[in-house]
Amino acid sequence: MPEYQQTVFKILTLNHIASAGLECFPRDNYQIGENIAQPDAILVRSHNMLNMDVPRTILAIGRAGAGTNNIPVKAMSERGIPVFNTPGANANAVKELVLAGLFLAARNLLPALRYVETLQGDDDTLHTLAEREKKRFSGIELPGRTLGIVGLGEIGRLVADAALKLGMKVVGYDPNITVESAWSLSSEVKKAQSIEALLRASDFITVHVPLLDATRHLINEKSISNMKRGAILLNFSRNAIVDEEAVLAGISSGKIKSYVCDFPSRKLQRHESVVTLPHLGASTLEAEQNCAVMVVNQLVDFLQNGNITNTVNFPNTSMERESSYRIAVSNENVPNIVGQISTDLAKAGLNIHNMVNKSRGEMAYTLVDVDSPVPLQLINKIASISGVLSARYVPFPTRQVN
Ligand SMILES: NC(=O)c1ccc[n+]([C@@H]2O[C@H](COP(=O)([O-])OP(=O)(O)OC[C@H]3O[C@@H](n4cnc5c(N)ncnc54)[C@H](O)[C@@H]3O)[C@@H](O)[C@H]2O)c1
Ligand SMILES: O=C(O)[C@H](O)COP(=O)(O)O
Repeated sequence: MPEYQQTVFKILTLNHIASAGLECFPRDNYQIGENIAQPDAILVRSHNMLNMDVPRTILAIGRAGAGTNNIPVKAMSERGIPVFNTPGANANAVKELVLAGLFLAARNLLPALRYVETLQGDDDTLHTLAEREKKRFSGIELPGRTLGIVGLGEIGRLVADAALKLGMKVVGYDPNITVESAWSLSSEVKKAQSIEALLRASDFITVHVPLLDATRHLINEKSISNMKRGAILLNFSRNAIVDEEAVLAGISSGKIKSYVCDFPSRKLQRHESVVTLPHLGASTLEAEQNCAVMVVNQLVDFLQNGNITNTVNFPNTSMERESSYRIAVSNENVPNIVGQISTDLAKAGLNIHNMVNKSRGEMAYTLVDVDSPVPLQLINKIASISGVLSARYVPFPTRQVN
């Protein structure tokens, strides 16, 4: 029988993570820092990991936030590594900034502020100039205007609700809307049959979709041609979801009145009809705390119990602890993996106490609790089954093979 020792899990942070979250790591079992060697897990926000040599020791990545386009998810899936995120934890913060964006654009606030900054002279002069020129910044009101929302997930549905409360009409498009989102939407949100239909109907358009191959340049020259003349476009998702060149051309032709986004670029910088913010959507005290607490709790449950909640590449899989001896297996979603695991356990004389196997697309995940300690050789044998991506012993209380 192998010997065991208490594990200290090592967590590498690639961004600043709110202390409210870091405090959720059980103090004695975790070492956390930005210079940790051979980490067991990585905690990240928007740090670009795409060209990083991700340490071979890691078991999981935790994204304190929603978007995971900065993480090499496919490569991690091939290694059997779950990539966690925090659905909804920063959605209210983004919703509030989208509302600010609607008001900024509707009332021409940025050009107005820029104008005031240029004024010179005494108070009387400033007053005279302001009264004379204010007609240049006259805006529109929101009630009765139509807001088109592309993507009705955690953020899109909150924006829909807030826009209705402001008296706007709301039309939404999301071909993959979840049942939960659909239930949470007001019946006043009209369903667009296509993105083109949404663009044709909307005075304001806001996009709330993840950056994927399928959503790259979702807003492009062709889609802009479907917009109403003078539409206002908001992008708080990712810069690459919108083709900037096409938007600038749309502004020049008068098709787009203004573009409000959370992603600066050289082309957009200082453009009089563009508002760019420095990726502020999730930068509130509350959102940073929510995301950090949520992701740390998910990571701890994974590292100590093998349970998976909220990843972008694995099925949610959890099992109550009824035995101290647990095996966690990531595998390709192909036939007979569970059969081979069971056979190996039986040959080793181990009785299965409880078991769960879940799949999601090409990935599957299995938790097996057995009634007695598991020898390391058996974990290695399971890891060598064709189609198994990783196998891990997760005893309780947390211990590791010496
Ligand atoms: N600016 C910021 O700071 C900030 C903060 C949080 C999230 N985000 C970005 O916003 C994105 C959305 O966040 P969320 O929390 O709402 O995610 P979410 O996963 O809850 O919702 C995304 C929705 O988009 C839908 N969708 C996917 N492809 C689509 C398509 N082609 N057309 C229409 N709908 C489509 C999905 O079905 C889903 O309902 C994130 O992926 C991230 O990139 C930005
Ligand atoms: O996808 C997200 O959650 C947002 O873009 C927030 O990113 P941040 O955590 O780097 O602010």
